[in-house]
Amino acid sequence: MLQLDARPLTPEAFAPFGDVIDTRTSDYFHINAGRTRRYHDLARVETLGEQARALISIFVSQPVQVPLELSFLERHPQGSQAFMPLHEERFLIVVAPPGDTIAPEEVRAFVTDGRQGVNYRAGTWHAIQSVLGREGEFLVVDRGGEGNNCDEHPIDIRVSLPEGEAVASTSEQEEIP
Ligand SMILES: NC(=O)N[C@@H](O)C(=O)O
Ligand code: NI
Repeated sequence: MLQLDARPLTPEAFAPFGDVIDTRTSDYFHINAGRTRRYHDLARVETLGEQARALISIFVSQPVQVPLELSFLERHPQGSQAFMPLHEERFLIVVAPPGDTIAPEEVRAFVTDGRQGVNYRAGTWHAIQSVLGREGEFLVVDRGGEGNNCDEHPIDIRVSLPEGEAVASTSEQEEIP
């Protein structure tokens, strides 16, 4: 069993796996007569293969228990997959770099702060959506089209949060019961 402590998510640490979607760490420019800041092109949407197209969906997920026990990671070889919380939900992220196998020493676990979303680049191994504390609602942008776009790789992982870490969003901290 691979044991991991989730670390706070940062764009730098997540760079090998994809993009962090966060206005606080992104540039913008003004549009709409100055009324709107456009945080432009925050993540690369990849849609590969036959009949490929971008999908916009909403996932409503029940919260996971912590420590989070995983028996596999998955990847989408033909496209990226982005998750953006709609109500500052925090979630756990477990990732490994693209490749046909997963090296346990390359697996990383992160926890978001409620204001962050992520975009897994095509082929990045990841845990399925794992929201913390309460039911979560996420905008999801990923790839539709022909052919298989989801591979699973067995690996046993237990993910903990740092001692005393709250699971709710930054705006409504609550301790783990
Ligand atoms: N299956 C599905 O659409 N979701 C997963 O890919 C996931 O990463 O949650
Ligand atoms: Ni996925």
